[in-house]
Amino acid sequence: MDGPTLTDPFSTAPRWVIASHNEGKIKEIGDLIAPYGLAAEGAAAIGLEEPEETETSFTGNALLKARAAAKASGRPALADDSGLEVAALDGAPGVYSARWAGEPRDFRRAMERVEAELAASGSDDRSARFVCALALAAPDGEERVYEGTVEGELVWPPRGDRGFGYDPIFQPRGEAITFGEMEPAAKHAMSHRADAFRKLVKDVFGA
Ligand SMILES: O=P(O)(O)OP(=O)(O)OP(=O)(O)OC[C@H]1O[C@@H](n2cnc3c(O)ncnc32)[C@H](O)[C@@H]1O
Ligand SMILES: [Mg+2]
Repeated sequence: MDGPTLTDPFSTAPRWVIASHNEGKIKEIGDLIAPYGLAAEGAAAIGLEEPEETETSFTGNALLKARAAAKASGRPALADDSGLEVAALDGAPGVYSARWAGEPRDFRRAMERVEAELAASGSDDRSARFVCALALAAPDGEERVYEGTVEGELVWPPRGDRGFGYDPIFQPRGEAITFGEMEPAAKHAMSHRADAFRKLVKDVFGA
């Protein structure tokens, strides 16, 4: 393709701003980008505000967060908007996954709400998936977005204290343990975030 490409601004920048205020995500993204010689700083670490997530899609919110951080920092920014989609709840909590945990965030409460709504639905379909949209934005306005998913089933009660958010109730399809019980490396081999990241890497680094 002719015209400006994203390859240079993103693949040559030594530091990306990770446009997230979620420590669990920042750690996972740090693990994923380390092999590419990139360092990352979380948005809170450089004093950026958390923008209001006004879009109704993961890609829309990821772009909104990446743009805001690139503009405020003058550096390439990577944002992640992600969440849990429960089939029997028509995809809820979806983009509201963080908001179901209330303020301050309490994911025990969010997981209990998922289980309660599932029981109220009367459905015995426990399938769910995690979705992750990763957006890259450069200060000059260039941007790209990639989406990844992982399919699985919901378990109850929650199991494991690794990971973050809804990990203790999510068991990836074909596995016997939840993301909450998994080693970080095992989660990185199959997660929605890793799936989106593989697409980003192929595009930005050609790898
Ligand atoms: O917006 P930022 O600042 O990045 O942080 P956030 O926690 O608000 O993130 P989101 O708006 O993308 O909300 C997504 C929520 O979905 C949940 N989630 C996303 N990825 C997850 C994962 O890998 N494991 C468990 N829960 C996850 C998690 O609870 C997040 O808070
Ligand atoms: Mg958020």
